Amino acid sequence: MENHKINFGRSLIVPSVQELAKQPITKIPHRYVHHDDHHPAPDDDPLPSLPVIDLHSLLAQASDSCSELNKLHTASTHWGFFQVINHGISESLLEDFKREVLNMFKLPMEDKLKLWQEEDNHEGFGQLFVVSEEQKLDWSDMFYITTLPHNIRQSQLFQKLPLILREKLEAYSMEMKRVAMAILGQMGKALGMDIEEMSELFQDGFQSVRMNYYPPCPQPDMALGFSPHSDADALTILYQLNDTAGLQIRKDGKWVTVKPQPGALVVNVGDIMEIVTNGVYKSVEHRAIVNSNNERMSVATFYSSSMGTELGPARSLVAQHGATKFRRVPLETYLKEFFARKLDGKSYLDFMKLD
Ligand SMILES: O=C(O)CCC(=O)C(=O)O
Ligand SMILES: [Fe+2]
Repeated sequence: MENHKINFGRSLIVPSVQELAKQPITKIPHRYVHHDDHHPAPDDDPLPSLPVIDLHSLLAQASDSCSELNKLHTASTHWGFFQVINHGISESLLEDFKREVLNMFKLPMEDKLKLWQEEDNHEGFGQLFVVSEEQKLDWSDMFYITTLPHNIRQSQLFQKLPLILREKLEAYSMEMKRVAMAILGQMGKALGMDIEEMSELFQDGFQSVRMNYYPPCPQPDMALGFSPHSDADALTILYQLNDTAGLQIRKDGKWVTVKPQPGALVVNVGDIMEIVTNGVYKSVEHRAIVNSNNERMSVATFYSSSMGTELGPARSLVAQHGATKFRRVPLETYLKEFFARKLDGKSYLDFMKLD
């Protein structure tokens, strides 16, 4: 199927926060003040740590010994977030990709403008989900790009990327797909989902990559690097590029900071997985906070089900667990609706819920 004209959405064009933060300002502009949400600095929090899953052991495990699989199931049920070690991605690829992403955020503004979002499409540099001039903005810049399947890429945007970044992004995207498919396959196994149904849903999944840059902020308590949200995809893999903490997840009503661990990737359950599992696994709200001294960078890779599939609770699970809790919609409709809204916690998932 030819899909070249696909366009998942637009976002109002907003100024670069990285440029703004270079000015000698002591107060942040009104549009970045999130009054209602005071948050403590990361170090004030007691830190229960995220479950750690060893991907190599998980995949090597004989079916009669399933402790790593149980860990995965418990982490996905009770946390919705976990760290993954022994993921098999080469250290050199992770280092090379990191270097190229850091270089991209260091490009002069005139080069970045060539990669900036256009009015009718949100891929490129900018912010996502900006739907009105009154809306609060986040203290960050990001670069967003669709990577898979190949036929829905914005090829002109790919061609404008610095060549080495493009090569590393290609390799990184393939590795992210491998890791996402491996974890999804194991989740399917833990849930007792039909293998065929699982692979049909995810084998040609929609993948996009979001690179985040959070500059130091003169009033960190009044700003947010990334407003509270759950991810709309099935599974997100987050690579924290430097050791500045900022990611917080909502656990039992409290914001818990996830400190970067060298070599580990952070994985979280997205809304699609909550829908597919009919609510057994839950997507979790998270946000990024900023601080006055250090910049922070991360790359989130989103993996969703395949284009052309219908999104809804897996039939093989509903057969076991009874009543369907979510509506069934084409994946494309689901994604377009998602990108047309302001991000607001888990409100989009609520919209997908059946009464
Ligand atoms: O930068 C982070 O740690 C969070 C990024 C994130 O939540 C996202 O890109 O969806
Ligand atoms: Fe997220």
